[in-house]
Amino acid sequence: MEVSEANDESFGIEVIPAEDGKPVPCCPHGPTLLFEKVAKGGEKGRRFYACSACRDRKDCNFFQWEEEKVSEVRLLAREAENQSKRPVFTQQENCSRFRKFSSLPLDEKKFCQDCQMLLLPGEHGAHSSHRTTAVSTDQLRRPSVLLRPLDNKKSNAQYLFTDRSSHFLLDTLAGLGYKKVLCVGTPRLQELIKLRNLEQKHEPMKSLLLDIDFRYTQFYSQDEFCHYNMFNHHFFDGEASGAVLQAFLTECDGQKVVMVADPPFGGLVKPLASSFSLISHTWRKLQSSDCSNIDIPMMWIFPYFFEPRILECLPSCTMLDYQVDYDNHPLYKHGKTGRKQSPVRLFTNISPRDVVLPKDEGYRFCSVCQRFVLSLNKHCAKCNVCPSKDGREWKHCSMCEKCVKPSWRHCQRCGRCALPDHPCGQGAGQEGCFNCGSLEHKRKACPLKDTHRISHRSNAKSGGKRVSHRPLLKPKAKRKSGAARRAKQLAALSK
Ligand SMILES: C[S@@+](CC[C@H](N)C(=O)[O-])C[C@H]1O[C@@H](n2cnc3c(N)ncnc32)[C@H](O)[C@@H]1O
Ligand SMILES: [Zn+2]
Ligand SMILES: [Zn+2]
Ligand SMILES: [Zn+2]
Ligand SMILES: [Zn+2]
Ligand SMILES: [Zn+2]
Ligand SMILES: [Zn+2]
Repeated sequence: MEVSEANDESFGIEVIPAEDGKPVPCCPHGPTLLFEKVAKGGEKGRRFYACSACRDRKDCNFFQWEEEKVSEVRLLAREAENQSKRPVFTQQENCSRFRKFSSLPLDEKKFCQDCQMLLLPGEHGAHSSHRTTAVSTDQLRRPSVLLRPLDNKKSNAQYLFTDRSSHFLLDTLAGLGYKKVLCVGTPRLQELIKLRNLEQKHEPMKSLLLDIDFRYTQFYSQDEFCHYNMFNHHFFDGEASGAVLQAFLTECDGQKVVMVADPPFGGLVKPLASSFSLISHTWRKLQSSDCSNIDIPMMWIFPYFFEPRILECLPSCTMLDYQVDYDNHPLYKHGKTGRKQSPVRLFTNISPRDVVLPKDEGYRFCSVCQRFVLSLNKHCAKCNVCPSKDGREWKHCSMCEKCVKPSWRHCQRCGRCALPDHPCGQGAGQEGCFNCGSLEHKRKACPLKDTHRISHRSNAKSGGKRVSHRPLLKPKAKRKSGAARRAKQLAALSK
């Protein structure tokens, strides 16, 4: 299926599952992942360790061949480097800073925009040449508005939910009776939960945020935030955070837990699925009744073209038609300036018929599929599904015996449906290339494929040659802006 190629693993770099008990080198982001380059024809390449979280070597340049022997001196230097990247304040220190900050008079409450930190009175002088702003009580409750969203397109672009989407998520989860929400990479959801509790109009809900963005430690207590890497299930504060997660996942007094994750879109699906499975495993062990086959209820928010890969890793999930949108994403938001239809969806193991999608936004219930779908997603009697993935009305092709995008036509010569201007007879190009956006070829055949990867200058063994490391959403040079390129990709997808 073409859409399954819309993931990093198919670029030709695969993540190799860790061997039990084999030590794994660590970068500042915790244990690294083992990658293997797969050449054309399935030939296996050399394996190497690289950072799980960063896709740009500017952010983390860790590189080590699998079989490489690392000297004691280098190991010590690496350890020192990892230590030096730790946050300045511990979480405990941050909690006490927050308490002090909260009790300050309004005119002394300042936030440094340059350093992205709350300042205590004794620190104002040191930041006097920086841009600082006053912080109201309301702003203190909305850190996702106060903090500048991380905008590193390659590793960690922080796309924040619109009110529409965050309220929908919270209303849905509350309606389903969940009392505790494990927010994995969803700071705005955690914020909304806390704000709503203050209103005292609803039954209170608990939330725990797991996120790699440690700026949030400034605003939350130890049992509300853990500094966490979702690509390797690494807690930066070790066992203490592990204990916080365990306590949160324990369902006392019938307080049902649900997990909501919104990982960076360029993320590797397999490592994410494996972290979520580990969270599920922890939850399952804490259940009093026998849940040996059951996973923690979850919602994984990700673009629809990852559906095959996600379902391969988590077969109990279903993709829902709900379109998640973001305040600060140029393409993935509602309204005039953005792309009208966001490609981001909910993948969930909660029964789809229980997740009621809003009628006033154009969703309806399909009684055959037993799930809510977009009105344009008409049930096809021949395929016996509501087939549309992108929100448009798909049409059935009797020759292909499946439903296809509305813009595709059946091509006799190719023996399948394709865009009218597809490169006929070449057996490629129907959805364009995910690497460069061209409609002329598929990503596997992309001439720019290798230049679009991060290259790492490895040491000794590579003889100074640049080594291709991880696929990038963006190539290194001569590129359009991320947004322009994504627009092109999406345009290719939606044809
Ligand atoms: C696409 S944004 C989702 C934000 C969400 N829509 C919200 O409004 O709350 C991705 C989130 O995951 C976090 N993140 C990125 N990389 C991460 C990693 N390796 N481990 C844990 N969290 C990560 C980011 O800090 C960010 O909060
Ligand atoms: Zn790293
Ligand atoms: Zn400053
Ligand atoms: Zn249907
Ligand atoms: Zn059909
Ligand atoms: Zn056809
Ligand atoms: Zn053709």
